[in-house]
Amino acid sequence: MTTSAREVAVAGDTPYTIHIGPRLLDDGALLARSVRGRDAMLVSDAHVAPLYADRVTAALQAARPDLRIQRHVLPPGEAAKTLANFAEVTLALADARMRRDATLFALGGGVIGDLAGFAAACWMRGIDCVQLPTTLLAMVDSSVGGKTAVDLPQGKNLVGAFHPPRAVIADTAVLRTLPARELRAGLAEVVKYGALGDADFLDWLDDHADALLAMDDAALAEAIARSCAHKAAIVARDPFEHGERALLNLGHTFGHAIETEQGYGGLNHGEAVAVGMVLAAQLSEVLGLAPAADTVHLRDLLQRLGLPVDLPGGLDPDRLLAHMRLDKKAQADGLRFIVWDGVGRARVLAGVPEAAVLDVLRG
Ligand SMILES: O=C(O)C(=O)C[C@@H](O)[C@H](O)[C@H](O)COP(=O)(O)O
Ligand SMILES: [Zn+2]
Repeated sequence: MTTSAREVAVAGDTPYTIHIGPRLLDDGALLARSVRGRDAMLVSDAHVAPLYADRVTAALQAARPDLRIQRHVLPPGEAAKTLANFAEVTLALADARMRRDATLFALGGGVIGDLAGFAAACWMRGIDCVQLPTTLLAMVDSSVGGKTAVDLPQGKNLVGAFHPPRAVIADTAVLRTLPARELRAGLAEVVKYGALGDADFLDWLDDHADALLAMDDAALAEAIARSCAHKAAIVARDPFEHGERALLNLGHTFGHAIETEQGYGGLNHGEAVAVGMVLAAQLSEVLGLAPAADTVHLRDLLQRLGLPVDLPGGLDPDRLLAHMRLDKKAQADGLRFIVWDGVGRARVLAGVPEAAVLDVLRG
């Protein structure tokens, strides 16, 4: 990607900037800008670390020769987003004698960002975290907004904390080496922003689907910046998900249930969200809220982007429903879903009848 750097500001009590542009992982001054003390811990995974960890370390060290930089590398994949690996990172922080003014750099995709961010939230009750997302999904979504977590066998992201990063530095040049499946997973979260609140953006995605799949620099830069701007605006207004932020969960009640039921080894997060958004649109239809044409529109776009749109075979609807009862949005009044009145008009609906959910799951 050769387009120049862009910045998106995230307002709120702890404001920060999302930096988006090529070769930012080599920008030592930018990387060092958020470092307050003399210690840093770089947390990454075994796929990403060999590609970028030395570069980040060299750039940081050049800008801050006095900085003591340590590294901890975890196994790759969603199945590694566990309490055990979270504990391992905290033990590494202890072994490295990291103090409260240390900075944790989370270098990787959503799993590393969430897990390492959670370790930063908990270590000594909170140290600075700089998110260095290396996947499209992490750039447009998980690195922004401060949601950190690990998964349990019983459910996705069930143990976590809100811990906003000090900065997000998204080096778009790394997308060149991103596997096609990972690119498509990120595009699912991009589509989500259009589906939930910006019909014009969804039209833009209709027009630029081929360019995005071909990794056209300008199209990708535009999609990332627009997605980050959407997310930044929402989390600035509702950082702790008391209201509007729940809209960012469009497709996630179904999606998380699928990921959980598949033991975090089936569909990846973006793919599960793609299927989940179609199911949420179908639920909206079943409840008489939205026209079928809008489901078709969403489904067609996701399919053009190479994403799955149907529930994988062999999943038991009753078991999926049981997972949804432990969804973080569920309350005493029952399940809450993000439904829509049509493209770009999502809303939270409480007390959704389980029978309607089962109808949708049974097709
Ligand atoms: O930032 C948010 O808020 C989101 O819901 C964004 C989601 O895309 C992301 O997957 C998030 O981690 C899900 O959060 P959860 O609270 O449903 O676990
Ligand atoms: Zn998501």
